Amino acid sequence: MLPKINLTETKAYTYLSDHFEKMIDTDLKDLFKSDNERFSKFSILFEDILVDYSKNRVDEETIALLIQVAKECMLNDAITAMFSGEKINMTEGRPVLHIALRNQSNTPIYVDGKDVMPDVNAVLNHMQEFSNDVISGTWKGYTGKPISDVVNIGIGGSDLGPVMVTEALKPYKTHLNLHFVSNVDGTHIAETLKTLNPETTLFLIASKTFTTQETMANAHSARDWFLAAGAKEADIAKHFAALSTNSKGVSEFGIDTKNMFEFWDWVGGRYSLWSAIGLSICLSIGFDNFKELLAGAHAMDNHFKETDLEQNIPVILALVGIWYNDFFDAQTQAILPYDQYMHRFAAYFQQGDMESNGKHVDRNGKDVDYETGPIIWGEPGTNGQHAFYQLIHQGTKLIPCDFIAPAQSHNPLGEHHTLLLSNFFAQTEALMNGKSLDVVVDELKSSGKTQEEIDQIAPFKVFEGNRPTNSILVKKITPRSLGSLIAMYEHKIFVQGILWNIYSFDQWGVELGKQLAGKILPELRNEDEVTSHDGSTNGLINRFKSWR
Ligand SMILES: O=P(O)(O)OC[C@H]1O[C@H](O)[C@H](O)[C@@H](O)[C@@H]1O
Repeated sequence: MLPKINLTETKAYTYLSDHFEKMIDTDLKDLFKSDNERFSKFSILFEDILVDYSKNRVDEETIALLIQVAKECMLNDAITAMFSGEKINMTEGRPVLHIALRNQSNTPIYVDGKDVMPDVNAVLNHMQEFSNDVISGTWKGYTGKPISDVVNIGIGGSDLGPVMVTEALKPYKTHLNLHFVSNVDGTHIAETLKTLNPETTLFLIASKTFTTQETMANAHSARDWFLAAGAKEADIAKHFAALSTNSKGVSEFGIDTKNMFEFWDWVGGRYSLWSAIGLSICLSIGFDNFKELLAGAHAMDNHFKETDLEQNIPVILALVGIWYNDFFDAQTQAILPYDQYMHRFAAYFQQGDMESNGKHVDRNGKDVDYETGPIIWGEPGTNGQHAFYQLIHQGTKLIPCDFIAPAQSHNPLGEHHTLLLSNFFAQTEALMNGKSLDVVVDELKSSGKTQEEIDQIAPFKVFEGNRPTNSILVKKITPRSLGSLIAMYEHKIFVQGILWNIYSFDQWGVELGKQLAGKILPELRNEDEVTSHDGSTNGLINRFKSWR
């Protein structure tokens, strides 16, 4: 059972509210001036990952009080509950055990009295054998040719994780070409199939439930395309595999359950890249690298489970996030990787964070009267700098940003990486220091502007600064460090959910739209005028029918 304490009910929260009044006008620059040790006090090194949170509007008292809130919310008990397989996903009656999928130490983890590790290891062995066969060419298609292309058909958690990781780890790629089809828009599968040869294509139908409309529609279209090319039903076994918890659904679709890679209901969709859903990752980077990804995540799991809250990276990131979310009223959190390979990282954590913590009912079933999950967004640097950073620097909103960069590039091309990193360092410095009116005026004077011109233009060139950032410097993006980074964010989300007293592992909010689409679908299958909805929906549907 998870504790059910709202952070706002804790004693420390009251102290934190008073402390906030003091901190609201504190300038980051002054915090650095008054403490030479600030960087070492407010940064944590974990393996090849340095997390610097010193450019935040916090002092030692802030962190101490936030930690006190976490303790009063019984965070340690919650961590133990998750790791020991308690059914902490209460509304679905399930444990939350993505940590078991990467439990490389193989210590037993029990669900309903049964150790899950033998099953986890059996599926990993199956994934190893299968991916080795496909990569080596031992696995042959129906005309005896080896596989050249793999299409993962899945959506949400059955798509975003594999896409993000295979992109982030492209330097480790095997010879296989990976494709991902998620959208029910026929364009997605049609465009993907255009370039493919059915004799050498392997489809992975990735769906935890094996009922998701988009995935089933795309899977059927893929099968039709395969059979239309001259293949027989019996050939499907060589070209279709399923990654799912639903063996009945898989066999009804016509996939041999020998080609099914199982996982379990205690793996949340958005936490499933470590499970059989990661088969596309294994095929893309090889099983050994996939194991390294798991090992990196496991190392972060151990850090999270065993480190004191004061030095615990996911805990600190979560608390600093809460500080902005609940005291400074920051509505969003940007994730800005200075690594082109990580271009889907923010999109991945949009689901990870927003589907987990986008809740307004607490664990007591009551509406919360404080802010919960932030809006997550971001794009890689430096692209973002030329697009939306204007608002981060000079807009009216406070946007805490995570800057992530590797020290070593996989493509050390000329001076590119040095240029990239100069921007990475410059942005957080600029956001903190800003540019005062005095400096702007001096600059304008020395560029020869008249006083009148200076008066006119100067206000627009001022940067208030004092804008908070975390800098996450990684020695190199490897399977191991990426695994750790992902697990770091997963646990950050967990900690925030505990303190906000919400259930982070269900996602009822996605159901209503699905239900209504199910009702509307039959209405679109005929030409009758629709009158059963509100005026707007009726009007739109009827216009659609007349135009299609
Ligand atoms: O893997 P599936 O069962 O097909 O689910 C795919 C996705 O769809 C659902 O609507 C959920 O919102 C996601 O959490 C899930 O990852």
